[in-house]
Amino acid sequence: MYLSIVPLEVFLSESFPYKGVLLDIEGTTTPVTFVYDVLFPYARRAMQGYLEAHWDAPGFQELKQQILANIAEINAGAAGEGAPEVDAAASGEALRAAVMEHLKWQMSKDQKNSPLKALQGRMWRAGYEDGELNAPVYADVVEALSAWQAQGTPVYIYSSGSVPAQILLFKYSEHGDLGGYLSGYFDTKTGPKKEADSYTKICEEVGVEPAAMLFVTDNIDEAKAADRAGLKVAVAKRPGNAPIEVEHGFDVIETFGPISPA
Ligand SMILES: CSCCC(=O)C(=O)COP(=O)(O)O
Ligand SMILES: [Mg+2]
Repeated sequence: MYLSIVPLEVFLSESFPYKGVLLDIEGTTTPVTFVYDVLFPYARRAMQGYLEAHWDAPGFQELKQQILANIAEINAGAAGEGAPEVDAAASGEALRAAVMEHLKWQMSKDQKNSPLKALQGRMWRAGYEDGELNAPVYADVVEALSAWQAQGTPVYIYSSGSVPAQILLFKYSEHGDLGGYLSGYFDTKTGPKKEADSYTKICEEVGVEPAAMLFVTDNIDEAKAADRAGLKVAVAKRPGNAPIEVEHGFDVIETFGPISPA
């Protein structure tokens, strides 16, 4: 592994050559507490009503099959240790109830499975649109987004949350609609966040050389994967983030000040 470390003082200079910025959400642009103490409890409360209302709806059938297939895959492997059983031969209320218990179990393990994340995003939509949910984004992030836009540097999001959930979070932020600052969104449908190939795909899709893309995340395994793909990397250290207990050599930033052109 090579570390594409950019000395912090270079971040401070306006000559820092990045041509694009890729941002994680939880623990980076937004406090982890919003996801664990607000979004996840909201999804747990809303899940039974949402599944009852949509279980047989045409627009839910594709996602329902993805959820069922993902549950079967989880329960067939090591990730399913301790998971509730789901009898695929069951139907109606019995199957729906078993699926709900498994989805809540996945959330209790903070599993980032794409079907779960897609369902969460659908449930959160109602909360954002009726005003119950309002997403915190750090003020230093908003300042940096504005400066990057003024500088012509595109900013993209790469999060385990589904793309619709990402769009909603920045649209319904505590600072108002921040969507105008963002040029694109990527979720785990592009690929796992701990695999280098996912970052290669993102850079290819947006047309930014990996070495000219700055990725910021709170997760060291994501940082290492992006580094392996040749991106510039900074690790976000925000209140409430899990401590990083391994030596890594990446620059650590407590605000976006050091990476903002402002
Ligand atoms: C897009 S808001 C919901 C975020 C979420 O569900 C999640 O797991 C965030 O993970 P991240 O990759 O942004 O750290
Ligand atoms: Mg994160």
